[in-house]
Formats: sequence, structure tokens, C-alpha cells
Amino acid sequence: MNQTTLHSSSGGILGLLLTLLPELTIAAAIFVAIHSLRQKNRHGLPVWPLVGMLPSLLLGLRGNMYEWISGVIDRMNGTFVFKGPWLTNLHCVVTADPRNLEHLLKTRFASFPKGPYFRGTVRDLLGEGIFNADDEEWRRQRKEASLRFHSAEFRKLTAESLVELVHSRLIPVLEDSLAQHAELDLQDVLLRLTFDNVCMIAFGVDPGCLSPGLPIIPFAKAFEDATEASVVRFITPTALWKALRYLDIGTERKLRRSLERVDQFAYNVIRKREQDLLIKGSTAAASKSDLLTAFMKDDEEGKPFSEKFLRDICVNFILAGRDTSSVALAWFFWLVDKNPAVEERILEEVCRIVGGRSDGGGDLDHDEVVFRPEEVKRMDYLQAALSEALRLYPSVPVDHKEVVEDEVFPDGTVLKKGTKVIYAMYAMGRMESIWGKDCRDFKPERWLRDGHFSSESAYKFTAFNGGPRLCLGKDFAYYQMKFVAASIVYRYRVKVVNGHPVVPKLALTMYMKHGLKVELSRRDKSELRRFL
Ligand code: HEM
Repeated sequence: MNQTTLHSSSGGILGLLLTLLPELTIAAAIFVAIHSLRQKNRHGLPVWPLVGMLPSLLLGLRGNMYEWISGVIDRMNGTFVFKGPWLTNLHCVVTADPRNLEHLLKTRFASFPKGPYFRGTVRDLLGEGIFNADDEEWRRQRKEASLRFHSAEFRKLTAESLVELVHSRLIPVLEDSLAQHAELDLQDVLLRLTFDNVCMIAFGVDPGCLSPGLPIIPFAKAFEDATEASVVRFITPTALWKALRYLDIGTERKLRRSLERVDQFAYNVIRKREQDLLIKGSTAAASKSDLLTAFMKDDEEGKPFSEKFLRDICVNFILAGRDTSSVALAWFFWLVDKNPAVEERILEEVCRIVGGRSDGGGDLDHDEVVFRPEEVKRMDYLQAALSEALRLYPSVPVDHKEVVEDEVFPDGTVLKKGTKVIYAMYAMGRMESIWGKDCRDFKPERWLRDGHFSSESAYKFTAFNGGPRLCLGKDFAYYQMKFVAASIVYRYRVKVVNGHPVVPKLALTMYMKHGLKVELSRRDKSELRRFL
């Protein structure tokens, strides 16, 4: 074959290919589509070449992401494997099967730590604190924190700090909005309340976020910015956020700056407390029972904790307690507004308790009623209603673990060492197989046995996690939510503003994206007397 024939024949093939290009493209697209849709039957979502399930995830992100996950999990009977794009770290197993939850949270706890990916991502914010610790370091902190958190002085402090916050700060702010006939963002008010409260119990300092005029408090703002910037790292490739951190630009610059302000506040409080303790000695130490002061009284081997350790423990507790109970309360008030029969039963219970006071408390002007710890404990129906709100809107909607050795879940899912596991609490609250046909209804009654609150297995109701890493603040959180809810319901009717959109925000905590705009009206005394 001479040069000319070679040229003309290759030109012919090329020409033929070019003519067929549209047909070839369509055929390839049809093949990929059929292949991906076949994969959908097996995996619950189409798997595309190179990008895996990313297109479906992006579509899910446009709407309510948690409902989207619930739908896929439901179709896949409780567990699905998410295949991320090639060469990314988005591959994971997503589960809402209680058997798998028990396996990873309790039975094989040691095989499912938070893992290096999670810990590396949030280390700048959380340091080596309890939320970000695994193995021995976690065990030591859990034991130390548990001892202090469940002490009698600590319980007294939490109860007293709540009375102070609700009666001297929350009610005046609510009264202001009532007097001005103004709408109020109840979620914002509750977030301020729990931020002040957790700082009081962690640092022994009240930042004053919940004050008339709802001011911006630099420490609270810095904490919020630092948390938001840390969360961005989870949706950014690791190499990219590390490069941004190195160059000190974008969200990484924001993170560095806000962390400087958080640390400045924390170390100032720590050093001031150290000085106070040195000057005033044991009297001052005895008079304060916040976590920081408690941790300054040496570890169990008699050695003092470092300033960095004290900073980490306080920052971790603030993160744990600053928004979890407030968002739960916001969803609770929204659900109660939609379910007047539930509101009536809560009011009835609270009034019955006040009316039963042996010292004639039932005659008190209702503006002056301060609930007592033993009364809060007896509010079974209220606890049921709060649990029901948490079942449907868990404050932590999804959580994460990383498996450190090859494992098999009880449902047969094979997990290779290093696999990330997401457990979907939001989806669990909506599974017929767990809660029955009425799983999407708000029914506090499902939590009552013979009129008393009865808790569920922590592997079905996972809002507070389960196993050795069960939420350390669970009892306190219930007490706090019950005290705040009862104090509000007893005084005011809370109506969500007509047409106000209520949807979850995509974040680590289940915030309402647009807050909760409400109007308050004062409860008539005759309304309460019906039950007193
Ligand atoms: C409705 C309120 C709350 C809910 C739904 C809740 C939920 C949770 C969940 C799901 C975890 C596990 C997180 C993880 O390991 O990834 C957790 C852990 C934790 N929570 Fe809570 N929490 C609430 C309130 C609080 C409060 C008010 C505090 C303290 C003031 C607190 C302190 C902690 C601590 C220290 C941990 C870490 C436990 C450990 O890793 O050993 N929580 N909580």
C-alpha cells in the first residue's frame, strides 16, 4: 500500500467515524444510562461512570436532603452503599437498621471509632476534647467528665442557672415581644438561652446572649463562625482545605480568625480562674461548681490538667450543649402548634402539678410560678412530647463512624477496613418497620405506659446516641427542655406566624432554616383554672 492509499483509506475511516459520531454518542449514552439504571435496582441509586452516585446526591441536596436519604434507605430496607466519584473520599455505607446500630454503637464499639478522617477535620476546633477523642484518651475524659457531670453540686448549679435564665432573662424578652405585639424568632431566642446556659455550666461565665435587644456577643459569634467554617471542611476535598489553610484564604482564614477569638476568651477565663483559686484558695473553689473549676481540682492521679486540656473540654461541652436542646425545643413548639390536643394535655399536666402543691402553690399568681426539680421530673406527658419531637426531628440528624477492621453488619453488609459509616437518625424516626404505620404522626402517647414516660431502646431511638458514647448531657437536656417548655406553655400560647416556611437547614445540627417566627398571647387565668 503506498502513502496515498494509506492516507485516503485512513481519511475514509475518519470520515466514516465523524459521520457516525452522533449515532455512536447516542448509543454510548443509552448504554451508560441502561447500565446505571440497572445498578439503581441493585444499589438504590444509579451509578454513573467516574462520578458514581454524585448526580443523585446533588439532586437530593436541592430539596430536603434528610427526606431524600430516608426515601433511599426505605427502598433499600434500611442500608445502602453510597458510591462517590472516583478518587474522592465520599464512599460510605448509610444505615438506619437498629440491628446495625446496636452492632456499631455497642457490640463492636471498639471497631467503630470516630476515626482519623473525622478527627483530622475538626481537630483545629475541638482539639483532643471528648467529642473528638477515641480509645484511651476518650475513655479517660468520659470517666472524668461523667464523675463531675453527675455530682450533686453540678446538678444544683444546672437547676439554679436555669431558674435564673428563664425567669430573669427569657420571660422578660418574651414579655417585650408581647408588649410590642411583635413577631419573635423563637429559635433564635432559644439558641441564645442554651448558649448562655452551657457557658454557665462549662466555664462558670454568662456571656449574656439572651438579653433585651438580643445583642451580638463576640464570643458567641466567633464560636458560631468557627463551627460553620469547620463544617465546610466535610464537603471540601481534604487536600483543598489543607491548601486553603496553608495559604490562609477563604473559609480557612475565617476559621483561623474565629478560633483565635474563641481561644482568647477560653484562655482568659481559665487564667482568671486559676488566679482566683490561688488568691482565694479553697473557699472560692468550693463556691463554684462549673466544669472548668471541677477540672481544676486535678485528675484522679493528683496531677493538674494542662490549660490546653481545659480549653478543649470546655469548647467540646459548649459545642455539645449550645444548640442541641434549643433546636429540639423549636421543633417541639412547631409540632405542638399543629397539634392543639397535645398542647391541651401538656397544659393539663403542668397545671395539675402546680395545683397539687401542698404549700398552696396552686393559688400563686401564674406569673410567679417557678417549677421545682421534683415537679419537672413528674412531667411525664411533656417528656413524651419532647421525645416525640426528637424522634421526628433529631437534633443530630446523621452521625458518622469509621470502621478500623473488616466487619460484617448483622444485615449482611460487608464493611472493608477504613469504610465510613453514616447512621441516619432522621430516617430512623420515619421507618414503618420501627415505629409502625403511624410513624410520621406526632403522637406523644406512644411513649407512655400506664400514664408514665417509658423510654425506648437507644438503638431504635438514637437521638442521644447509644452504647458507651451515649450523650453525657441527656438527663440535663431533658431537664432543661422540660423546664423551659413548661415555663413557656404555662404562660403563653405560641402561634407560628401564618405562612412562615419551616424546613430543616443542612448542617450538623437540625436547625430550622428560616428560624421559627411566632406570635405570643398570654394565657388567660380562667384557662388555667380549668385544670388547677
Ligand atoms: C436535646 C439535646 C441533646 C441531644 C439530642 C444530644 C445528642 C447527642 C448525640 C447524638 C451525641 C453523640 C455525638 C457523637 O458522638 O458524634 C451526643 C454526645 C454528647 N453530648 Fe449530647 N445531646 C443533647 C444535649 C447535650 C447537652 C445539653 C450536653 C451538655 C451540656 C451534651 C453533652 C454531650 C457530650 C459531652 C457528648 C459526648 C459523649 C461522648 O462522646 O462520650 N449533650 N449528644
